[in-house]
Amino acid sequence: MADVYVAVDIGASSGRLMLSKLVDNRLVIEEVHRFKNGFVHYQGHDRWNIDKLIEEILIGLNKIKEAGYHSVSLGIDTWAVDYVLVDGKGKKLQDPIAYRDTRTQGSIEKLTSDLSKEYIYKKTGIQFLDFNTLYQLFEEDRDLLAKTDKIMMIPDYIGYVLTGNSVTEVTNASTTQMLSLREGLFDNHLLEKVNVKQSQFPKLVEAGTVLGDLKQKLIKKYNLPKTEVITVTTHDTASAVVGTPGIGQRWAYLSSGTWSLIGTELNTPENGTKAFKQNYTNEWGAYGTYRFLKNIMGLWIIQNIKHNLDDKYSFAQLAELAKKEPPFQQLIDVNDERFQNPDNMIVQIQAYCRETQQKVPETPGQLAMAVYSNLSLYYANELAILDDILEYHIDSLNIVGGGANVALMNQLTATISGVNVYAGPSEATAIGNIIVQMITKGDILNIYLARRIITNSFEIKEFKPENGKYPQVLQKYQSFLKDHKG
Ligand SMILES: Nc1ncnc2c1ncn2[C@@H]1O[C@H](COP(=O)(O)OP(=O)(O)O)[C@@H](O)[C@H]1O
Ligand SMILES: C[C@H](O)[C@H](O)[C@@H](O)C(=O)COP(=O)(O)O
Ligand SMILES: [Mg+2]
Repeated sequence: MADVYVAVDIGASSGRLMLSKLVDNRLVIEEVHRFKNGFVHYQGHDRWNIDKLIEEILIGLNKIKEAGYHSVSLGIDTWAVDYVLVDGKGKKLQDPIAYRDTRTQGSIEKLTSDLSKEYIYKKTGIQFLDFNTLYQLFEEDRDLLAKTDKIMMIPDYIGYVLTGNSVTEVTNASTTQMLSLREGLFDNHLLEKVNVKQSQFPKLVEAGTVLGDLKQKLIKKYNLPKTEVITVTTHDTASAVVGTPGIGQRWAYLSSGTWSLIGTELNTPENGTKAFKQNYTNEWGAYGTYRFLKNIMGLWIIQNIKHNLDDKYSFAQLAELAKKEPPFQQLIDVNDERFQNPDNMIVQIQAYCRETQQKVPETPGQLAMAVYSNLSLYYANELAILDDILEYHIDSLNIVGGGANVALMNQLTATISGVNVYAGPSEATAIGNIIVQMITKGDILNIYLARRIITNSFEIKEFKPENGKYPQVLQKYQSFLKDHKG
């Protein structure tokens, strides 16, 4: 029986260790350690310093031991698609390349020149993003692949370093766009396409599987608590969905962090023609569910603007400055690939507005409001698309992640979409990670009861549509997108 549960949640911009326990059937959560994350360009590619991330985890675990906890349960979740190549001695062959690296630009067209997108989508149900693992392996250094004993997804690799045991957890495995919906295995045809063998992946496991104990040598060297590692929903977005309160009859979620992931939870995949044409994905979720969602560029854009302004403003200050500006002064396709990894985001946004003969945002407040208001338009448009694909009306949107703190964006989204927005918890990813551990250990019976506990444990703000405000702006945006799809 663990004294306490610990979630390691590492997103693209930040990582954190959250400590949690159940007290009178409420979830109490405390941030123990937070650290920055981000890729750096070296040895020819944008890469993640994964050794540093593991060191941060050990620092966080030491803090937990110093706080008097001697036995913990631990779960690890991170961003998707990226992987570590490991040799026969269990050593990584290189620091992992980041999904925003330019090596996969144009790879979808190359790989699908003799393998149709329809075939791949029917098999996997996964959205076409050029950084999916399938295209990364297609472009991978052949010599390195030849030396590779195991291909480990990022969170699985971290679990391997901590315990010596390796698995491939299915929620993250599905983001590779190589996992067959029907067989529940990596599709042999797709593996052949990228010269990889089934045996090069550790065995596939469901979320909620016990991985093993933290290595004794690490416990001794860093003065750590006795730790049992559980393989949770290791794709952070899958954990975020578990940690979503799920308020509403037919609810959708928006995991609002570096990425915005908008969608709903299905019990069977939806990989029909409409979903294919709208590039919706069926990433695997917890407990046999599917995360029917779409990736939207998200607060990555704000993160870059903040950086371009030499980090003079906090995120909260940028949101405050935005509130002083009118919304919808310009229309921007936030998913235009020019925003995926530009040298300077402000320059890119201003160039976009000039090229589309629109008002150019100049001040930090104007830039932030341009992003927030166009994100809210994009979300509202996607909710309408979801209604059309699923053939029922989504009546509420649960916004979780750091973006849940942006009240003006929550309100604009409610008003433009016409659905109630429920914002919070901002740490839903870590909460979902913890929930899967607690269900595995029998402390919580199932996800339905867990979501009731979440609703009763955290502040969730409601934003109702302001009817009649900004009439026709969504329709204007929808025709703008048709004319300017980037
Ligand atoms: N108080 C705040 N006010 C405005 N924005 C915020 C606030 N807190 C977090 N954010 C937004 O949330 C984002 C981080 O969300 P988070 O879910 O932690 O991202 P990730 O998991 O991708 O690292 C930041 O980039 C920022 O835009
Ligand atoms: C590339 C994936 O779509 C990406 O990993 C996304 O699912 C994700 O990780 C979102 O998490 P953030 O916390 O980084 O926004
Ligand atoms: Mg996150």
